[in-house]
Amino acid sequence: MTRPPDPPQAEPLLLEVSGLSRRFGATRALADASITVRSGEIHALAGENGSGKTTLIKVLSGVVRPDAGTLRWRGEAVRIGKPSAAQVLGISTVFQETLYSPELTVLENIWMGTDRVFRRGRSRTAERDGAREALDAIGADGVDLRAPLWTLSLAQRQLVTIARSIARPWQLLVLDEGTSALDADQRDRLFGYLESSRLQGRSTVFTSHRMDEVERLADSVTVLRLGATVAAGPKSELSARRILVAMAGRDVSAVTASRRPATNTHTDADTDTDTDTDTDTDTDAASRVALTAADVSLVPEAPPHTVQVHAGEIVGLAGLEGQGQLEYAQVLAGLRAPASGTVTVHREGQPDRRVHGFGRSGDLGIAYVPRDRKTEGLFFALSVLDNFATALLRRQQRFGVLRRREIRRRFDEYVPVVRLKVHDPGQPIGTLSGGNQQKVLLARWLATDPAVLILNDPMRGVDANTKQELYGLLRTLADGGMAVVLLSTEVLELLTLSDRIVVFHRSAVSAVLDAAASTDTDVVAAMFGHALEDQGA
Ligand SMILES: Nc1ncnc2c1ncn2[C@@H]1O[C@H](COP(=O)(O)OP(=O)(O)OP(=O)(O)O)[C@@H](O)[C@H]1O
Repeated sequence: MTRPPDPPQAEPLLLEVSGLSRRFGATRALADASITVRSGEIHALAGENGSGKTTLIKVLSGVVRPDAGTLRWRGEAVRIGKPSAAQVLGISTVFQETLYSPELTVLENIWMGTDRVFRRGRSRTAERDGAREALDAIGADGVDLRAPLWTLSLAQRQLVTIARSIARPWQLLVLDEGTSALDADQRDRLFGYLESSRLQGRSTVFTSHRMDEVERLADSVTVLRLGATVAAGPKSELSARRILVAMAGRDVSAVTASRRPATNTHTDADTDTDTDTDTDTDTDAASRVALTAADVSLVPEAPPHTVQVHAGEIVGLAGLEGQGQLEYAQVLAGLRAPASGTVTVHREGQPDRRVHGFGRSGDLGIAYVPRDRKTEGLFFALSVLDNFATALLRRQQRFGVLRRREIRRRFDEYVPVVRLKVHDPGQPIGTLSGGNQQKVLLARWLATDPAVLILNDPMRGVDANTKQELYGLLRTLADGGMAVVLLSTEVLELLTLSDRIVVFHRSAVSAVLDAAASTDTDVVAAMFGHALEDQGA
């Protein structure tokens, strides 16, 4: 049994976990996992998809009982047999798959299931004040306590679940992919809260597949691989590269994908605020227009804007939460109608086809990979294989029955492409780790071989090493002639992958940036609606 070296800081130990193991049937989710957390530290728990992070967190929060292992809290041996035991210690967890009731209000969700110990004697006013304070502390001041949860965006729901955890007395906050739906601004505010909590001597354990978050926040890091702790220590002694190598158990190549060289000719001139759609007359195959959004405005008061996406091009969509980029992706995918303007698909050798906002664009060769796998994407009652097959089946219905054997063949083809870790394709999708569920969603749409691939934050929950491989895959698909539209909350991801980035502010296009000539500051400035000239760019 390995025990990680104690971080050299002087702060007292808060939590010491060692020798943890847990099986689910044939799967060993944890095998000799350990973690040591000090008071007043922010601790990153890193690991590839399926390495056991969520299972370890579930043990800490009393949701899963370990088969073996010891836990010490402030030096005392403890058992956390049920969630209320974790609450009494002061361990508060924000789970990856957020548990909430869509029909209940924000306020009701925040206090739902509160242990009676904390709830007894609380007045409605005190509950309202507590909920408001928690939301304000993490910068979610715009969220209305009376709103039913289903009316909120995915990011707002994530903020509510975080508020729910910090509204209770806590000493150790555990965030499992707690920032994956947040935009850059919301993330900054949350980090500010965690940093001020650290100053008060409270600790945080967080999992994130974003190395920039680990770099920025973590005082210490624990790395899991195949359920075991394979590296641990102060962040100052663990570089990002060492963490990535420990996660993979092998040397990992640096960024495997980058946008095409800056010789790309599709610059702002093609698409900028010019509303004339006839200007793009390139006949070169690589410049063939695959999709035109002509004079599109998302809301009646926004100016119309024309964007053309070329075969072989990756166009990024950026914006702070709720600025129109999501609606725009859905308009391109034919899932909603714009306030004005038209979207047209141009396929080689076929007449142009108009994309209507009725949600039947698969027939036009458009694939849309949604963001919220829980409500928009996956069918949790079905198996991994059935979830993979849904899009293929829908398309193939027109050409006759697609044989089960053929589906399995396609599935096996895509498992290595997205690096899916699955024991048995017949197992329910809910038993896969979050990142692996995301990969099934991605594989489902890739297998339809679309002409236009529209991705809504596709790397959410996908581990850093796999992400690099998927970046390479997207670049290869684009080089093969696919037109790719990528909505992402990660500015670095957009800069790495895109040829151009369309930035949204207040439901309108605020800038179209040539990614090769732009920095993250340019993108963030445009997200806040600042004209580039104002930034001296
Ligand atoms: N209830 C369950 N039944 C069967 N297998 C399970 C169950 N819960 C977890 N597993 C398996 O345990 C392993 C570890 O999963 P876990 O969710 O802890 O990984 P993770 O590191 O959190 O991954 P991710 O980064 O994708 O969230 C995976 O192989 C997963 O499929």
